[in-house]
Amino acid sequence: MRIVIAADHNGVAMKKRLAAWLADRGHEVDDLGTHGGDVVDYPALCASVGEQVAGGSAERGIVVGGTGGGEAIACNKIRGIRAGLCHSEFLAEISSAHNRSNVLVLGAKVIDEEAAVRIAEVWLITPFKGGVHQRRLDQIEALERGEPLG
Ligand SMILES: O=C(CO)[C@H](O)[C@H](O)COP(=O)(O)O
Repeated sequence: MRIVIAADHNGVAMKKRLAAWLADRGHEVDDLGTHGGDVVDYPALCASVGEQVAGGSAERGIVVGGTGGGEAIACNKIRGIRAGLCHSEFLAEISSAHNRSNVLVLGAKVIDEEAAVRIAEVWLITPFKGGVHQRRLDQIEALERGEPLG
């Protein structure tokens, strides 16, 4: 799977760990940065990840911030992106099974690197359940298009 990954200054080490783990698992990883310790603003990184995923050049995206809250908000501004902020394996499972999230957001100030790897694994292997959840995703897409819900 082609996976695009990014982090702000808070998530550089966690991003590096995740990128290495993903590559070991045979994924093609595109690391959009940031790479150093300089303070950066995360919205542009989130937009780059979101645009690649929404545009189809990457299948999934992962973004690491301090808490990840702002990153999730920013990613979800990109049409077609369903970003889930997941700080447990349970949240990752539901994010894939119910929300079909295509971007995983993590907070390096909230969880450690080993937890991040376990969460990413659950997120990647859990299939979307469809059914009632697809109906709800269709409703979210209608909201994205500015259509009123019945
Ligand atoms: O997680 C985040 C947003 O939700 C950011 O990483 C965080 O806000 C950056 O803050 P600072 O510049 O103080 O490190």
